[in-house]
Amino acid sequence: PSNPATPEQLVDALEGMFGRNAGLRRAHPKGFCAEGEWVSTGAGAALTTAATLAPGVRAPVLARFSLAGGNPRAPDNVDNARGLAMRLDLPGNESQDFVVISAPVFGVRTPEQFRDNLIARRPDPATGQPDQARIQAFVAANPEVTRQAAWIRANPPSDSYASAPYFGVHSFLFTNAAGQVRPARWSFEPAEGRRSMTPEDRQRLGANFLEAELAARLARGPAEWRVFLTPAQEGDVLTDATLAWPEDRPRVEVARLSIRRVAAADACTGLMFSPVSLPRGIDPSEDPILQMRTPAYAESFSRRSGGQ
Ligand code: HEM
Repeated sequence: PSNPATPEQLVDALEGMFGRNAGLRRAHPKGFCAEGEWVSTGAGAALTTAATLAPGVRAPVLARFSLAGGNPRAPDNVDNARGLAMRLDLPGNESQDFVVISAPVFGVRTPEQFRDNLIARRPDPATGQPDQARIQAFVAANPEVTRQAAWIRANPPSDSYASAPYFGVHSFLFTNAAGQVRPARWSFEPAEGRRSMTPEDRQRLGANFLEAELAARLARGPAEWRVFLTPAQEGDVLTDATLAWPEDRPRVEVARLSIRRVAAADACTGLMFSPVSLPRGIDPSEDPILQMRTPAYAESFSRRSGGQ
């Protein structure tokens, strides 16, 4: 790109849109932590030697549920992606982070689009209103940025963090014992089924129900997800997180995720989840968004831990 984005610019663009919310994550600030367990099925061992998918592996999980965007008071009942970040403590002193969302695609294809999209949508300081002509010009020049919103309109957000699917969005590279490398994508399907909010649910549930709902839900029993890997096939694009692969791709059920209880309010404050914190046997793809995420998260983490 002619004007390559830096991690600082991406975090500045978030602050320009949502304000500088001292001490909070510059994206997904509204959220809370929970604990649970990951149990591997063993079926993923053909794809990778990673400890995450070895037969019989059980790993403690620290998770954080959140709302996308940068508004700490974002309403739970409007069209938006939900987020799930997790750290798995694996055998052999390894760990794996997942940082996933409830849509199968991301909102932008490149770090430059991430920056320029936020700048285009920033409200005019004089009027407090966004410049619709500027937004339309940006969208016309960057048609990929409409895909995530279109998917969410067709698949409204869930009525619980436990009834949402979550998606890795990027391809990762999986290496097996024979040394074969295959790209694949992660997905998490709620064991109780996907449930979107109806218009009546949005009214009844209001703007702040998700955290209390999950706590009440967990008091009745664990919230569980079936975890899948979908290997890429010939012709699948590996570097564009705004493009989903065809729905009929065969997938392998590799684990079960069980969330058991809400954690202490400050359990994740001093933590930064990173989508490229991976065990041996899994590597990041060349997806330019995946490559840029951890530097941007580190910039946000350093600002929020430094009192900004
Ligand atoms: C270049 C693209 C992206 C940028 C610049 C970006 C930026 C950020 C930042 C600054 C944070 C706060 C980090 C912290 O302070 O710890 C964050 C958190 C998060 N992001 Fe992204 N992000 C990007 C792409 C994505 C994608 C593709 C996904 C999902 C597929 C995603 C899901 C999340 C989630 C779930 C969190 C919350 C993490 C937590 O609970 O600690 N982001 N992002």
